[in-house]
Amino acid sequence: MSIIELRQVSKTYGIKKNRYSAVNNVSFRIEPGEFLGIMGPSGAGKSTLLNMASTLDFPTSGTVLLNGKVTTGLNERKLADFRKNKSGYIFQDFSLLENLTVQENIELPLLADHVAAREVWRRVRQVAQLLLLESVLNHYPSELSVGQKQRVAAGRAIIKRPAIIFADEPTGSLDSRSATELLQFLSEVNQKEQTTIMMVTHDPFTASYCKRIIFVRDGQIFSEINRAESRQDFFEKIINMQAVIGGGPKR
Ligand SMILES: Nc1ncnc2c1ncn2[C@@H]1O[C@H](COP(=O)(O)OP(=O)(O)OP(=O)(O)O)[C@@H](O)[C@H]1O
Repeated sequence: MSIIELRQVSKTYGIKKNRYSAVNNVSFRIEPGEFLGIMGPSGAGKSTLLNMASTLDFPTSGTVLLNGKVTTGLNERKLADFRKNKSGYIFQDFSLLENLTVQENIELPLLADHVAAREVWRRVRQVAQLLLLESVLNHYPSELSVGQKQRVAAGRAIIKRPAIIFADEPTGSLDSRSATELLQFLSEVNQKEQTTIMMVTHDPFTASYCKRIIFVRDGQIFSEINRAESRQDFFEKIINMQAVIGGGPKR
């Protein structure tokens, strides 16, 4: 069963003359264990799609299904359970809490669950090891490099071992080394733990870590490609597709 399915989903912003159709009649599925990329030009509707798939936002029309269940039929408690316990989020701006240490930021999602202190520490250590954050656990976000901050955000997203990670331009503010480290980490989580990943990016290098990419333009699906070849060859394929669709970097 698909972990997420969007059926004929549309999203309109504004009212009357200012109505703007950001997503128009889009359908796709995300299967468990997939590493799906969403690409397309600036304003194509990528983030809007991610927000609807992750239930952070709702469509104007159409249906979103979580594990085969229509989200509008789920009560707020079930949706909150999905957001809090089954999903992890990584955004470009990190959204770290500045007055908490690295360790406190990472363990935050576990606190509401009354997980025993020893288990919290065990998991924090495991995540910190994986993300090379052991030496900065007692530091505050303001003392970290941009790459470290993004890794803390990634740590917080995976500490609960979510079934799915939603990442919106996760490498957007990283240098190439930090970006590669984060992407290798996401690949590892995807391969070893079968964590499903949905990632929005405009960057072909970042996208080359995905196994499938959906290209959107003007709020609609333009095309889709699957990775059957090496990452380098997939990268070339993405560049070619971008040339067709016109989806260079934003700004
Ligand atoms: N809250 C909102 N109110 C009004 N318009 C919005 C809102 N959010 C997004 N839009 C518009 O919807 C369209 C799609 O936005 P979205 O952020 O999904 O695009 P995107 O492909 O992620 O773009 P980018 O690559 O620039 O981040 C854009 O034209 C945007 O201006």
